[in-house]
Amino acid sequence: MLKLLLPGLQILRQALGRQMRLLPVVVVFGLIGAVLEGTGIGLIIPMLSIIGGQKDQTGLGGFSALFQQVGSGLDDQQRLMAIAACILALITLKNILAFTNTALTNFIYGKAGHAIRSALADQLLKIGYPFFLKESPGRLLNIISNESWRASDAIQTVLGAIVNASAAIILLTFLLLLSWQMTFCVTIGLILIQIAHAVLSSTLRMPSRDVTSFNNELASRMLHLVHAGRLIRAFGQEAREKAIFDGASNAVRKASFILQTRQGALPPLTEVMHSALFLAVVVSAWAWGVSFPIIVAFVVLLYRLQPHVRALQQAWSQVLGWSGSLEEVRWLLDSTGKPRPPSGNEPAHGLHGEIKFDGVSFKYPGSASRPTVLRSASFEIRHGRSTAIVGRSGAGKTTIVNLLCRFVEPDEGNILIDGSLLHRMDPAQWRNRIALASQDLELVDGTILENIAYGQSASLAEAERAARLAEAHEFIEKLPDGYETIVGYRGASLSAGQRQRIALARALVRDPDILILDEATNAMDGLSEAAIVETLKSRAGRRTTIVISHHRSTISFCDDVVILSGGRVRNQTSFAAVASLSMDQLYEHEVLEKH
Ligand SMILES: Nc1ncnc2c1ncn2[C@@H]1O[C@H](COP(=O)(O)OP(=O)(O)OP(=O)(O)O)[C@@H](O)[C@H]1O
Repeated sequence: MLKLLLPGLQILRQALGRQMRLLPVVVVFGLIGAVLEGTGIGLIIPMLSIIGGQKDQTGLGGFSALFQQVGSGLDDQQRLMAIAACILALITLKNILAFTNTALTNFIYGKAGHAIRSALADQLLKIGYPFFLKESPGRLLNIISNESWRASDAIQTVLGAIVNASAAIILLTFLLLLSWQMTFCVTIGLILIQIAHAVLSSTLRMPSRDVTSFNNELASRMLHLVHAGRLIRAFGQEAREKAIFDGASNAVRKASFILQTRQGALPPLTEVMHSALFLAVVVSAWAWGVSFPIIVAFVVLLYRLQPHVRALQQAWSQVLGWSGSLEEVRWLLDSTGKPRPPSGNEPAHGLHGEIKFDGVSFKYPGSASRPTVLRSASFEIRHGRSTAIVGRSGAGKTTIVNLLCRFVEPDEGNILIDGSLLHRMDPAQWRNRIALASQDLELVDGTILENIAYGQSASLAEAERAARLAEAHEFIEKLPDGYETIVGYRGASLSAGQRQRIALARALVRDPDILILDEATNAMDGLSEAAIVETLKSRAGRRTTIVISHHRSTISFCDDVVILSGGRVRNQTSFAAVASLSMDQLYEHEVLEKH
């Protein structure tokens, strides 16, 4: 039984933490409720004896005789009334306990659901960035939005199963006390039914996994429809996309139908088996000459036991039906084999001398045949200067930024900050020294002010100052709500150039030691860009700037240039030495120089 509920219990333990101490309360309430129920049913024995005029108590021994003595000093009418009142009181008390248990399990269920979602969010925030480079966003979305709810439902089912198991144990004990022979037969029958149920339930695992995997695919298609709305319309792909989406949705429907049909077949089958057992016990009891009140009490107890046993079996098949969901949630929560976040506890004091890439090689995680993106790259970025990193598309420029921000770590070689190893530094402290404005860093769905002050406690005045430096203040002021304008999902209500200016203001408001601009101004008009270049020049000597761009004008203010080609650093020189060259000449220049 425990093995059956194991997936749910494991997640329950993980999700609940300190709330686990409430579980014994649920069990105790369940047990007391069942004792009350069993006692109430036991009181039927003297009740029926009075109604049937059986003053003679022969044949009733042990436990049954105990019930027969209830109110024995009273006359029949008073006794009948007293027993009826007792039964009603017991039923009332039992139902109060049942309600309390329902409230308690709902509370635990809510806490568990919240704890699972919170643990998933925590894991997504803590996990090493390379994880996001290889995992499908659709799968992750499906786990958070779909499977986590099923995992919470499984937990509720497990809680219900605990209550039902407690009740079943107590009711079986009452049965045992009434007649061990009949209880023996019932237990054998229940075990046989359970075996049949377990065999049938085991066929649920595969369809459950199918449902989960088709749900992952469907979530990916949903994400695609949301993100690629413009692309789909621009290329007239509505019909094709609709067909693909419908295919994914239909696959979920089919897999769910198979799972639900198999699950749905189990309760009727077990009901038939339970009824057969029930009737067999009644007929056998009559054949063994068991007294009428005991048969009635036994049958009522058995009748009350059935829903608990059936609920337990249903819990079994439900948890198995959710096994795919539980596996997905467990997979995401389990840190084994997943990229670890960057570590290190040496303080990051900022940059005073130079950043040195020393023989750095790097491949993105994925298949073994993935290409090497950086090969023994060695170069320096000096404090207080502006360094351009240039190279053809795919040369590895953004990868250098990823390494510098410790989103990924070198496979070989070292990055040194003023001679200290970057990978030993506290990553949070180090990132605090950096501000990144990149074409890939989206805006958050909030106001312009919230976007500029993101991660900072910047005042409106500070945000305005940064916006002026980023050439954004003028257009923001013209918006009806100014700095309070909502930018929409990923800044959808702004132009690409406006988004870039806000992203630049967000980086500048931190007044970072190291400012990294990765294609951060490529959507801006020439005048805005020229003004921003002037802003960046004013940081010279005080702060370090790294600029990645394919535009000659953007890197025109730089002091140094690092030229990349095919993942190798082919040249590092002062910008003055190559100032007369166009970008294409710059790329070719280094290749020619090498030959
Ligand atoms: N997440 C990733 N997984 C696998 N390979 C990647 C990933 N990101 C980049 N690459 C590969 O790494 C190489 C370098 O990419 P990178 O983004 O650093 O180039 P880049 O010089 O910045 O190019 P661009 O000028 O086009 O932005 C490319 O060949 C690219 O295909």
